[in-house]
Amino acid sequence: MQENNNSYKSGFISIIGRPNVGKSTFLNRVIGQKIAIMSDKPQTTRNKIQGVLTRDQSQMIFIDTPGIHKPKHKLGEFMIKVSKNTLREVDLIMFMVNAEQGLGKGDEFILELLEGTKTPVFLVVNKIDQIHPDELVNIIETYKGKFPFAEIIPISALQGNNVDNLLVTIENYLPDGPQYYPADQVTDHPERFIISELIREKVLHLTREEIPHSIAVVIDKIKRDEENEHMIRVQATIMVERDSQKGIVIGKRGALLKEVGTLARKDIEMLLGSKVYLELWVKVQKDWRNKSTHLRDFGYREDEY
Ligand SMILES: Nc1nc2c(ncn2[C@@H]2O[C@H](COP(=O)(O)OP(=O)(O)OP(=O)(O)O)[C@@H](O)[C@H]2O)c(=O)[nH]1
Repeated sequence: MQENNNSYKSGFISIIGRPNVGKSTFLNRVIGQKIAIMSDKPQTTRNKIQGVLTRDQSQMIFIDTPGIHKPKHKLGEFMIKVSKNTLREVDLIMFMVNAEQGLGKGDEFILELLEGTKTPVFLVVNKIDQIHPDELVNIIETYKGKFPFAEIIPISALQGNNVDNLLVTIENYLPDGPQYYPADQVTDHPERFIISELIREKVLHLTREEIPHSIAVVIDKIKRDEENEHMIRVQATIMVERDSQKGIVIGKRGALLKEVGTLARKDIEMLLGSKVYLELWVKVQKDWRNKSTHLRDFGYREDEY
């Protein structure tokens, strides 16, 4: 084998998979910082998030694609378009599946999307901590014939099993390339987006099943306080689709919104490393998901992918 010690490897890796397979958990483990949003509910990753892992001989730029599902409305179609565009441009695709669930309809759908892809695809079987090792062989068998995977790698993103091995294997597949980002940069995403996702996460969590994923959070303003330079003021609007949802998000005498604010503020303070004064508003905007113009307003810009 040829030794190639001098070359630096770098590339873009797209993580693709059904909602809830553990894409964000993987990214957070690898990058070691809370950049992608984790939740028990599907469809919480709405936008591209890049996590950058810089090692001695390589730089891996991970792209967390939206959870793919069959399109039910415009937002769904939009997400799929985003994902497809991403797949064409990256150096490697990690198709992540859930070992607990086996091959489902959602996976079949992704396999269809992958058909004809020239980019190498890794099958990453996640959540192996939840199954008996004997079952793993069967799960892998069900996927094997479906696509010419470049590699098949079982991991537990949550516990870390075999994640290092996965990273080394990825490194081997990357082309020679420059260090695109400074070593200390873990994400090139604007703080604005991370803040909106932190707030969204709290709303979804505290309202449990009552509020569907149709909410969006718009950051209206991030500004250093004029009187107190150690304080950053953040104003954000939570957009819901129905009046009834507005009531739920606000809660009795504003109790729920207050809790959302308290929890989100703590996370935002960690992110910005500063005291934060968070002001939250709730607004009803009917049927925003089916209006393409509104998609743009909320920051889902196709040309950025
Ligand atoms: N037991 C176990 N649970 C895991 C593992 N990886 C992720 N999870 C859990 O699975 C759930 C979903 O994980 P996420 O990382 O949010 O999934 P995702 O694929 O990013 O989901 P979307 O954002 O909806 O696309 C969370 O409750 C995680 O804690 C794993 O390796 N083992």
